Amino acid sequence: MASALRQCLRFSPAFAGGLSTRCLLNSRVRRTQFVHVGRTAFGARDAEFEAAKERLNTLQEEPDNNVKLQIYALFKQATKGACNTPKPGAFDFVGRAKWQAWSGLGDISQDEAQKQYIDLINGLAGEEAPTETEQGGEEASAFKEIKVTKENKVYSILLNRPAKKNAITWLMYDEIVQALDQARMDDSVTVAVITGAGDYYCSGNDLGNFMNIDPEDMPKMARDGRELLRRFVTAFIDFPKPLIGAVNGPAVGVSVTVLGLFDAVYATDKATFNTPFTELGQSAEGCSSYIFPKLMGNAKANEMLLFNRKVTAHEACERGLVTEVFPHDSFQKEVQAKVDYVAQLPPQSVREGKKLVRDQEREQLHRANEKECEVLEGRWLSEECVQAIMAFFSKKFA
Ligand SMILES: CCCCCC/C=C/C(=O)SCCNC(=O)CCNC(=O)[C@H](O)C(C)(C)COP(=O)(O)OP(=O)(O)OC[C@H]1O[C@@H](n2cnc3c(N)ncnc32)[C@H](O)[C@@H]1OP(=O)(O)O
Repeated sequence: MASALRQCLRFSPAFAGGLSTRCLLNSRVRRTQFVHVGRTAFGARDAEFEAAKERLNTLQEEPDNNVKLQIYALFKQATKGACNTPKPGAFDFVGRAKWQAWSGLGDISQDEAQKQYIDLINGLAGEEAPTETEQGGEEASAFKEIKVTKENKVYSILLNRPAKKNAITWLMYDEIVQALDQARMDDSVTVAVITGAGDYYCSGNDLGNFMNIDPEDMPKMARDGRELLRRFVTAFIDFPKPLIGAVNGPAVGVSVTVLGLFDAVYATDKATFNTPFTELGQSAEGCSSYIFPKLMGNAKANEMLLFNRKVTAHEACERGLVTEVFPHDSFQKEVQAKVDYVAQLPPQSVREGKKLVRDQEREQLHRANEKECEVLEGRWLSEECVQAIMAFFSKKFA
């Protein structure tokens, strides 16, 4: 995991346009060039630009990859002008994403790019300034991309990247595993709940997880991803207390498949369930290759896992993936009542009951998880997968 994270963070210096020593050294040269190419002499805007570069170094939160791409592109446009370099090859993911971001700015002027760069960095710095509520509040979770709360024996995990539809980053996989572990070990917790912030439950794996890798590091990325996914799914298979999914909106990919390992899944009628694995050149995970056919039969499972059929909440309920569907307006209240009921049941009795059920198929589940992760490792290195992920990001930066 640590190395996976390092790979992720390695993305940042090149994108920051001011973080790496090389960039800092180069910036002096570029500034001289500005004067010679006839831009205004080093003035107020340039000072603001330099200050923004410095401010970027002081951000507490690593901006996500899309924002880094924007920062990179604006920096290049501001310092070099419009993109005039050849498009990197298909396997140079990083180079291509950067090229696409830069060339996507078209021929906006260097002045305009400088202004947008300054606004963007100042915006990020402003977002980090603590508000009064945050300063005085007691939400002091050590987690960055999920939020956990504990109240009346209920441990709640909120997937908390609403601007990205709660897509799961490398860090978030790890945080969810840690949170489940906390909930497991805390004797005062009798039930755990997972839900999403904003209008989505979760948009599945963050496709940016595959974006920041040099081609020669791809095999290692795939190995690390395999191990992280194996650990993530294992945490669900072996979670010993009742685990409830509160699916507050659409769910995609791995966030759908692991629902088969929950003890109850409540969905709003606005939720949809989509596992577009083959569209992404990938394959089933979360033990869904074992659980989905068992729940809904091969024909319906294949329709979801192989042919990417997005199902409604009511269809998911008919297929046995969802326990009950509630109208969106009363969803929170209805789920709260269900969770409160489970929370006050005799905890040992519930745990023993869960263990009896899970032990019937625990070994098969672990085997399915191992096998799925092995196959996915190969998929991530395939041309089909590379092309599908490039297509997602090409659309974004088009
Ligand atoms: C350790 C690794 C384990 C991997 C396990 C294998 C897992 C497999 C899967 O989960 S496969 C499923 C992967 N997910 C997707 O393919 C979904 C991709 N996203 C979308 O199709 C759409 O974003 C959407 C349908 C979820 C929502 O569409 P829309 O309502 O039009 O919103 P936006 O597209 O504008 O999204 C807002 C914002 O969020 C970013 N985003 C959303 N989902 C993802 C994602 N999965 N990965 C990365 N980024 C995502 C999107 O790009 C927008 O960002 P922007 O505002 O443009 O910066």
